[in-house]
Amino acid sequence: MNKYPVLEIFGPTIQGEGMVVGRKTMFVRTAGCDYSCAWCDSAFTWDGSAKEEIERLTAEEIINRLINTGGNQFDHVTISGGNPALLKNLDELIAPLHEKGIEVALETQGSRWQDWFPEIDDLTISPKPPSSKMTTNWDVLDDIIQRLRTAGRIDNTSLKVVIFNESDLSYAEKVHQRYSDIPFFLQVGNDDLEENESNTLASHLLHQYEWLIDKVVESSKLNRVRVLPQVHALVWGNKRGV
Ligand SMILES: C[S@@+](CC[C@H](N)C(=O)[O-])C[C@H]1O[C@@H](n2cnc3c(N)ncnc32)[C@H](O)[C@@H]1O
Ligand SMILES: Nc1nc2[nH]cc(C(=O)O)c2c(=O)[nH]1
Ligand code: SF4
Ligand SMILES: [Mg+2]
Repeated sequence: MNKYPVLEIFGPTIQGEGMVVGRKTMFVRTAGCDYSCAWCDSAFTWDGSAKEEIERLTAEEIINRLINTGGNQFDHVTISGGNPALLKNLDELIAPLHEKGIEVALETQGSRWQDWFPEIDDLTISPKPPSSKMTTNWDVLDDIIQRLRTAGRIDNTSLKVVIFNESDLSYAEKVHQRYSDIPFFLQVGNDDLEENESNTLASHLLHQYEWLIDKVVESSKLNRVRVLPQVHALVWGNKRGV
Protein backbone atom coordinates (compact mmCIF):
# COMPACT_ATOMS: atom_id res chain seq x y z
CA MET A 1 0.00 0.00 0.00
CA ASN A 2 1.30 3.46 -0.89
CA LYS A 3 1.70 5.95 1.93
CA TYR A 4 1.17 9.68 1.62
CA PRO A 5 2.72 12.44 3.76
CA VAL A 6 -0.20 14.14 5.52
CA LEU A 7 -0.06 17.21 7.74
CA GLU A 8 -3.70 17.95 8.43
CA ILE A 9 -7.11 16.35 8.03
CA PHE A 10 -9.85 18.73 9.07
CA GLY A 11 -13.46 19.76 8.57
CA PRO A 12 -16.21 19.80 7.73
CA THR A 13 -15.71 23.45 6.89
CA ILE A 14 -16.47 25.45 3.78
CA GLN A 15 -14.27 25.77 0.74
CA GLY A 16 -13.19 29.37 1.21
CA GLU A 17 -11.74 29.92 -2.27
CA GLY A 18 -12.40 29.72 -5.96
CA MET A 19 -14.62 27.61 -8.18
CA VAL A 20 -16.67 25.89 -5.46
CA VAL A 21 -16.46 28.63 -2.80
CA GLY A 22 -18.92 27.98 -0.02
CA ARG A 23 -19.10 24.21 -0.65
CA LYS A 24 -19.11 22.17 2.55
CA THR A 25 -15.97 20.07 2.46
CA MET A 26 -13.30 18.20 4.39
CA PHE A 27 -9.61 19.01 3.81
CA VAL A 28 -6.61 16.72 3.47
CA ARG A 29 -3.38 18.72 3.50
CA THR A 30 -0.30 16.93 2.21
CA ALA A 31 3.27 17.85 3.13
CA GLY A 32 5.92 19.03 0.69
CA CYS A 33 6.05 21.60 -2.09
CA ASP A 34 8.25 22.15 -5.14
CA TYR A 35 7.67 25.93 -4.73
CA SER A 36 8.42 28.30 -1.84
CA CYS A 37 6.12 31.26 -2.46
CA ALA A 38 7.13 34.44 -0.61
CA TRP A 39 3.63 34.78 0.85
CA CYS A 40 2.61 31.13 1.27
CA ASP A 41 -0.11 30.90 3.94
CA SER A 42 0.71 27.20 4.41
CA ALA A 43 4.50 27.42 4.59
CA PHE A 44 4.50 24.90 7.45
CA THR A 45 3.87 22.24 4.78
CA TRP A 46 7.34 22.74 3.30
CA ASP A 47 9.56 24.93 5.54
CA GLY A 48 10.35 22.23 8.09
CA SER A 49 8.52 23.97 10.95
CA ALA A 50 5.91 21.18 11.20
CA LYS A 51 8.03 18.21 10.16
CA GLU A 52 7.33 16.34 13.41
CA GLU A 53 3.60 16.49 12.61
CA ILE A 54 3.88 14.76 9.22
CA GLU A 55 2.19 11.35 9.24
CA ARG A 56 2.65 8.75 6.54
CA LEU A 57 -0.83 7.36 5.91
CA THR A 58 -2.32 4.89 3.44
CA ALA A 59 -5.44 5.84 1.48
CA GLU A 60 -7.48 3.61 3.80
CA GLU A 61 -6.07 5.36 6.87
CA ILE A 62 -6.83 8.78 5.38
CA ILE A 63 -10.43 7.74 4.67
CA ASN A 64 -10.82 6.35 8.21
CA ARG A 65 -9.46 9.61 9.59
CA LEU A 66 -11.86 11.62 7.42
CA ILE A 67 -14.82 9.58 8.66
CA ASN A 68 -13.68 9.72 12.31
CA THR A 69 -13.37 13.51 12.03
CA GLY A 70 -16.32 14.35 9.77
CA GLY A 71 -18.78 11.52 10.50
CA ASN A 72 -21.56 11.48 7.90
CA GLN A 73 -21.57 15.27 7.71
CA PHE A 74 -19.67 15.52 4.43
CA ASP A 75 -19.74 14.37 0.80
CA HIS A 76 -16.81 16.41 -0.52
CA VAL A 77 -13.07 16.27 0.17
CA THR A 78 -10.51 18.88 -0.91
CA ILE A 79 -6.91 17.76 -1.27
CA SER A 80 -4.45 20.60 -0.80
CA GLY A 81 -0.94 21.12 0.50
CA GLY A 82 1.85 21.83 -0.10
CA ASN A 83 1.61 20.48 -3.63
CA PRO A 84 -0.44 17.25 -3.71
CA ALA A 85 0.60 16.91 -7.37
CA LEU A 86 4.00 15.72 -6.15
CA LEU A 87 2.27 12.46 -5.16
CA LYS A 88 1.85 9.60 -7.57
CA ASN A 89 -0.99 7.10 -7.17
CA LEU A 90 -3.41 9.47 -5.44
CA ASP A 91 -6.06 7.65 -7.49
CA GLU A 92 -5.87 5.06 -4.69
CA LEU A 93 -7.47 7.69 -2.44
CA ILE A 94 -9.79 9.24 -5.04
CA ALA A 95 -11.45 6.03 -6.30
CA PRO A 96 -12.66 4.74 -2.90
CA LEU A 97 -13.96 8.22 -2.03
CA HIS A 98 -15.95 8.23 -5.28
CA GLU A 99 -17.28 4.75 -4.43
CA LYS A 100 -18.72 6.26 -1.25
CA GLY A 101 -20.39 9.06 -3.24
CA ILE A 102 -17.84 11.62 -2.07
CA GLU A 103 -16.60 14.26 -4.53
CA VAL A 104 -12.93 15.19 -4.63
CA ALA A 105 -11.35 18.60 -5.26
CA LEU A 106 -7.68 19.45 -5.75
CA GLU A 107 -5.62 22.60 -5.13
CA THR A 108 -2.35 22.72 -7.06
CA GLN A 109 -0.15 25.33 -8.73
CA GLY A 110 0.22 23.79 -12.20
CA SER A 111 3.91 22.86 -11.94
CA ARG A 112 3.43 19.07 -12.25
CA TRP A 113 1.06 16.72 -14.08
CA GLN A 114 -0.24 13.52 -12.56
CA ASP A 115 -2.24 10.85 -14.41
CA TRP A 116 -4.96 10.99 -11.73
CA PHE A 117 -5.85 14.66 -12.47
CA PRO A 118 -8.74 13.58 -14.76
CA GLU A 119 -10.36 11.81 -11.76
CA ILE A 120 -10.71 15.11 -9.86
CA ASP A 121 -14.20 16.66 -9.73
CA ASP A 122 -13.14 20.26 -8.94
CA LEU A 123 -9.59 20.95 -10.12
CA THR A 124 -8.10 24.33 -9.21
CA ILE A 125 -4.85 25.31 -10.87
CA SER A 126 -3.24 28.34 -9.26
CA PRO A 127 -0.21 29.58 -11.23
CA LYS A 128 1.95 31.95 -9.25
CA PRO A 129 2.32 35.69 -10.02
CA PRO A 130 5.57 37.70 -9.70
CA SER A 131 4.97 38.69 -6.05
CA SER A 132 5.42 35.01 -5.11
CA LYS A 133 9.03 35.13 -6.45
CA MET A 134 8.31 31.91 -8.36
CA THR A 135 8.57 31.59 -12.15
CA THR A 136 5.90 29.88 -14.22
CA ASN A 137 7.02 27.14 -16.58
CA TRP A 138 4.57 27.88 -19.39
CA ASP A 139 5.43 24.67 -21.26
CA VAL A 140 4.42 22.61 -18.24
CA LEU A 141 1.24 24.63 -17.67
CA ASP A 142 0.30 24.41 -21.39
CA ASP A 143 0.86 20.67 -21.23
CA ILE A 144 -1.34 20.25 -18.14
CA ILE A 145 -4.19 22.26 -19.69
CA GLN A 146 -3.83 20.34 -22.97
CA ARG A 147 -3.97 16.98 -21.19
CA LEU A 148 -7.11 18.08 -19.33
CA ARG A 149 -8.65 19.13 -22.65
CA THR A 150 -7.81 15.77 -24.22
CA ALA A 151 -9.34 13.99 -21.25
CA GLY A 152 -12.51 16.10 -21.57
CA ARG A 153 -12.04 17.58 -18.08
CA ILE A 154 -12.08 21.31 -18.81
CA ASP A 155 -15.56 21.60 -17.27
CA ASN A 156 -14.03 20.39 -14.00
CA THR A 157 -11.11 22.84 -14.14
CA SER A 158 -10.54 26.43 -13.07
CA LEU A 159 -7.64 28.86 -12.86
CA LYS A 160 -7.08 30.98 -9.76
CA VAL A 161 -4.46 33.71 -9.46
CA VAL A 162 -3.68 35.41 -6.15
CA ILE A 163 -3.14 39.17 -6.51
CA PHE A 164 -0.95 41.40 -4.33
CA ASN A 165 0.01 44.21 -6.74
CA GLU A 166 -0.14 45.63 -10.26
CA SER A 167 2.45 43.24 -11.72
CA ASP A 168 0.35 40.35 -10.43
CA LEU A 169 -2.62 41.84 -12.28
CA SER A 170 -0.66 41.94 -15.54
CA TYR A 171 0.34 38.33 -14.96
CA ALA A 172 -3.32 37.42 -14.36
CA GLU A 173 -4.29 39.10 -17.65
CA LYS A 174 -1.67 37.00 -19.42
CA VAL A 175 -2.91 33.75 -17.87
CA HIS A 176 -6.55 34.56 -18.68
CA GLN A 177 -5.71 35.49 -22.31
CA ARG A 178 -3.71 32.29 -22.76
CA TYR A 179 -6.49 30.00 -21.49
CA SER A 180 -9.49 32.23 -22.12
CA ASP A 181 -12.14 29.48 -22.09
CA ILE A 182 -11.23 28.26 -18.60
CA PRO A 183 -13.17 29.75 -15.65
CA PHE A 184 -10.88 32.36 -14.13
CA PHE A 185 -10.74 33.55 -10.52
CA LEU A 186 -8.79 36.44 -9.03
CA GLN A 187 -8.17 36.04 -5.32
CA VAL A 188 -7.24 38.64 -2.72
CA GLY A 189 -3.71 38.10 -1.41
CA ASN A 190 -3.35 37.93 2.36
CA ASP A 191 -0.25 40.00 3.11
CA ASP A 192 -0.66 39.88 6.89
CA LEU A 193 -0.05 36.26 7.90
CA GLU A 194 1.12 37.34 11.39
CA GLU A 195 -2.13 39.04 12.44
CA ASN A 196 -3.94 36.93 15.03
CA GLU A 197 -6.92 39.19 15.61
CA SER A 198 -9.43 37.95 13.03
CA ASN A 199 -11.50 41.16 13.00
CA THR A 200 -8.41 43.28 12.30
CA LEU A 201 -7.39 40.96 9.47
CA ALA A 202 -10.93 40.86 8.04
CA SER A 203 -11.22 44.63 7.78
CA HIS A 204 -7.78 44.84 6.17
CA LEU A 205 -8.62 42.07 3.67
CA LEU A 206 -11.94 43.72 2.81
CA HIS A 207 -10.03 46.87 1.86
CA GLN A 208 -7.70 44.76 -0.29
CA TYR A 209 -10.79 43.14 -1.83
CA GLU A 210 -12.22 46.55 -2.71
CA TRP A 211 -8.88 47.55 -4.30
CA LEU A 212 -8.87 44.33 -6.36
CA ILE A 213 -12.48 44.78 -7.48
CA ASP A 214 -11.69 48.34 -8.61
CA LYS A 215 -8.66 47.13 -10.60
CA VAL A 216 -10.60 44.34 -12.30
CA VAL A 217 -13.46 46.71 -13.10
CA GLU A 218 -10.92 49.02 -14.83
CA SER A 219 -9.30 46.27 -16.90
CA SER A 220 -10.48 45.52 -20.43
CA LYS A 221 -8.57 42.22 -20.38
CA LEU A 222 -10.34 40.84 -17.29
CA ASN A 223 -14.01 40.59 -18.24
CA ARG A 224 -15.17 36.98 -17.99
CA VAL A 225 -13.71 36.59 -14.50
CA ARG A 226 -14.73 36.28 -10.85
CA VAL A 227 -13.13 38.21 -8.00
CA LEU A 228 -13.15 36.60 -4.56
CA PRO A 229 -11.63 36.98 -1.12
CA GLN A 230 -10.55 33.96 0.93
CA VAL A 231 -13.83 33.57 2.81
CA HIS A 232 -12.21 31.44 5.55
CA ALA A 233 -9.67 34.23 6.22
CA LEU A 234 -12.54 36.73 6.64
CA VAL A 235 -14.35 34.42 9.06
CA TRP A 236 -11.52 32.76 11.01
CA GLY A 237 -8.45 34.86 10.26
CA ASN A 238 -5.06 33.14 10.07
CA LYS A 239 -6.15 30.13 12.14
CA ARG A 240 -4.88 26.74 10.97
CA GLY A 241 -7.25 23.84 10.31
CA VAL A 242 -10.34 25.80 9.23
C1 LIG B 1 -1.56 26.85 0.19
S1 LIG B 1 -1.88 26.57 -1.50
C2 LIG B 1 -1.71 24.80 -1.65
C3 LIG B 1 -1.97 24.27 -3.03
C4 LIG B 1 -0.92 24.60 -4.09
N1 LIG B 1 0.40 24.52 -3.60
C5 LIG B 1 -1.18 25.96 -4.70
O1 LIG B 1 -0.46 26.89 -4.37
O2 LIG B 1 -2.11 26.06 -5.49
C6 LIG B 1 -3.65 26.80 -1.66
C7 LIG B 1 -4.09 28.12 -2.25
O3 LIG B 1 -3.78 29.14 -1.33
C8 LIG B 1 -3.31 30.25 -2.04
N2 LIG B 1 -2.54 31.11 -1.15
C9 LIG B 1 -1.39 30.80 -0.52
N3 LIG B 1 -0.95 31.81 0.24
C10 LIG B 1 -1.86 32.81 0.09
C11 LIG B 1 -1.96 34.14 0.60
N4 LIG B 1 -1.04 34.64 1.44
N5 LIG B 1 -3.03 34.88 0.24
C12 LIG B 1 -3.97 34.39 -0.61
N6 LIG B 1 -3.94 33.13 -1.12
C13 LIG B 1 -2.88 32.37 -0.79
C14 LIG B 1 -2.48 29.61 -3.15
O4 LIG B 1 -2.22 30.50 -4.22
C15 LIG B 1 -3.39 28.47 -3.55
O5 LIG B 1 -4.32 28.93 -4.50
N1 LIG C 1 -11.74 26.86 4.41
C1 LIG C 1 -10.63 26.74 3.65
N2 LIG C 1 -10.72 26.88 2.32
C2 LIG C 1 -9.60 26.69 1.58
N3 LIG C 1 -9.47 26.74 0.25
C3 LIG C 1 -8.20 26.45 -0.09
C4 LIG C 1 -7.47 26.20 1.07
C5 LIG C 1 -6.07 25.72 1.01
O1 LIG C 1 -5.30 25.97 1.94
O2 LIG C 1 -5.73 25.07 0.02
C6 LIG C 1 -8.34 26.36 2.14
C7 LIG C 1 -8.26 26.25 3.56
O3 LIG C 1 -7.22 26.01 4.17
N4 LIG C 1 -9.44 26.42 4.25
S1 SF4 D 1 2.81 26.55 -4.35
FE1 SF4 D 1 1.17 26.60 -2.83
S2 SF4 D 1 1.91 25.45 -1.05
FE2 SF4 D 1 3.65 25.76 -2.42
S3 SF4 D 1 4.65 27.55 -1.58
FE3 SF4 D 1 3.23 28.31 -3.14
S4 SF4 D 1 1.27 28.72 -2.12
FE4 SF4 D 1 2.57 27.51 -0.73
MG1 LIG E 1 -5.22 27.86 2.81
